[in-house]
Amino acid sequence: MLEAIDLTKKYGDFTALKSLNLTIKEGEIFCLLGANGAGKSTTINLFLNFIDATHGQAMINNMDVTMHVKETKQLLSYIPENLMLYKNLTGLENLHFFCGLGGGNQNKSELEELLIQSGLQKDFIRKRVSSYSKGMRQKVGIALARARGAKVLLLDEPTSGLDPKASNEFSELLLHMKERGVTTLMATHDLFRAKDTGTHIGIMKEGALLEKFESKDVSFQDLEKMYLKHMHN
Ligand SMILES: Nc1ncnc2c1ncn2[C@@H]1O[C@H](COP(=O)(O)OP(=O)(O)OP(=O)(O)O)[C@@H](O)[C@H]1O
Repeated sequence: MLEAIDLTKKYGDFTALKSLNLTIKEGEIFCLLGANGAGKSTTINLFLNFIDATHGQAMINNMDVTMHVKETKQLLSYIPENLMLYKNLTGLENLHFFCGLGGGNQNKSELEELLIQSGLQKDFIRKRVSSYSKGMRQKVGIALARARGAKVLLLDEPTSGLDPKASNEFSELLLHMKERGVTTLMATHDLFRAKDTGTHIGIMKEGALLEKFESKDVSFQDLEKMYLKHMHN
């Protein structure tokens, strides 16, 4: 579903992403770990076609994102660390607005149901987003991904700053999306969530993917040791 082929990004002489080769199959949740500046956001931004690769390809469903812009955009939903929503509109109004922009035709009661399924408390649905916690805003992001029928989720540190309960709820939503065949690439600093939620984990450093493995094959303690060993070398 997602494939990076020799994907490289340079800024002048500096290489932010070094020849990344990675395949993420349908229904997998791939968590990218790595220190600040490791190249996680660069990888996600290349799949989003927000930035141009210096070399190589980012493919979604066998389509190069730079050559099939519309088709690949239709397949994906992006949730950054801080989702941009209109603060003076309610969660429901935001969802209605952004779905409309994407050509969606769901009515408000269908969208309300999606917000409830995405875990937003009923009494907040018609409150302004300015009163929402970060976890609630992320739930609107998940509802939007569901409304758009996204097949791919690109997440850049979506749980950073969430309390453990909100973070756990977000993980539950990702697992629910996985059951529906949604493929996820998530950049995170949260080793626990990566182990708990990810099907696969990659460790990046200085633009290179050093390791990738299935999360079921490592204990949390081993993951932490492996991560720290790489960061200290
Ligand atoms: N526009 C740019 N010009 C020059 N260098 C850049 C630019 N954007 C990113 N970089 C550099 O590329 C490297 C990788 O950045 P990236 O944002 O991908 O890291 P990251 O792993 O997502 O880090 P973080 O955990 O802090 O979000 C960093 O050294 C960063 O400074």
